[in-house]
Amino acid sequence: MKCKLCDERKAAIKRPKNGHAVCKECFFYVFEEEVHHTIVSNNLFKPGEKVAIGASGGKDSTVLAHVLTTLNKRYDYGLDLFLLSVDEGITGYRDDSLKTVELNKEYYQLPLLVISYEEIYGWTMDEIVKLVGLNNNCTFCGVFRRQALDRGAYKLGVDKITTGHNADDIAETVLMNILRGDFFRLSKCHKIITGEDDTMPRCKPLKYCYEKEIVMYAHLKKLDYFSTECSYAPQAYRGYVRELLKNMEKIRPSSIVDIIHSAEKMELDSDVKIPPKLSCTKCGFISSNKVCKACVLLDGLNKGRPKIAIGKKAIIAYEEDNKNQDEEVKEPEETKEAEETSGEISKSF
Ligand SMILES: Nc1ncnc2c1ncn2[C@@H]1O[C@H](COP(=O)(O)OP(=O)(O)OP(=O)(O)O)[C@@H](O)[C@H]1O
Repeated sequence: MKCKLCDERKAAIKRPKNGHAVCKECFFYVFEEEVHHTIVSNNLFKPGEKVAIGASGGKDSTVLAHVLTTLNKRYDYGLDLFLLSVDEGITGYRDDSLKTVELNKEYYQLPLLVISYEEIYGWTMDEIVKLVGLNNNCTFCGVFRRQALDRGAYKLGVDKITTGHNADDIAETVLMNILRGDFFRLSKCHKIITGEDDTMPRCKPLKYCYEKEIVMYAHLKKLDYFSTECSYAPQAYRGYVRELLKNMEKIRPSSIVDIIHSAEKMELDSDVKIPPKLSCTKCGFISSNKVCKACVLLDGLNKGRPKIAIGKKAIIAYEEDNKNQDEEVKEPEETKEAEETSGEISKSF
């Protein structure tokens, strides 16, 4: 069968997104052009901007680094690209995936900054898991990673962070927020760019790319990426939603993008409570409480009572515990801000 696009070469693959039979060359081109269209139609970048690529060494961020480097040259975006990696301190997982990022640094000739939980918080995830066990560790990891990426971005002096979140990740998060009735997060989680007004902006150029096509692109281009799942991530709730989505995709491939489009058309009812945007009185990063989630979690760890720091009443418990130490509270630093999130929804940052 001939390629549906060029009508010359033999078709080599069937696109998971629309079922079109295409040759390898046309697949690469059309995949990159679709990302270019997403970037241009959403005004993701301005010429001269410094942009950090959140690089985990996984397939998504590796494809993101490859495609952004390609498009930056092809269309003369004028971007100054950097790789930014967070080392969570997970032996046998992040140390190995960071080796892949090192390879990409050489291959794409991009500056790389690695920032670790150990240097920021004084804890590695290996140590945290020893203390809290497997069930709640994702909460710590998600909250800390979000802030670590922001800290790294400020250190690099970039204008924004891009992450490799794909269409499947976003559709999953939309469904999770619907199933949980979390209307506020539902109204934000599908957005291609967040934090424009008040924090380090983040954008997701692969927002409309199907995970299957990302894997196909990485595989056919022979990109170096790390494919092992995190050993500490049970992700039970997300796992169920992912399976539901995969089953829906089998019957109707457009389900993934349809869910995203539906979320884009939803409007937040005026009676939905919007969390305030404050500056954490301890570290100065953005918070919806006096003290941000990262500081509350860290306090719990340092006091050997991490479980108290997790639940909904954690902030109240923290304030009770620290009410005599108010005078020790630091003034917020001006530029550092990070929005708090829970580990379970870390894919939605
Ligand atoms: N340790 C990290 N350092 C830098 N960026 C990260 C890190 N972990 C996640 N990210 C960013 O967040 C995005 C989504 O996170 P997710 O948990 O899906 O990553 P992953 O599955 O480890 O790897 P990938 O998504 O790159 O295949 C990544 O594509 C990447 O841009």
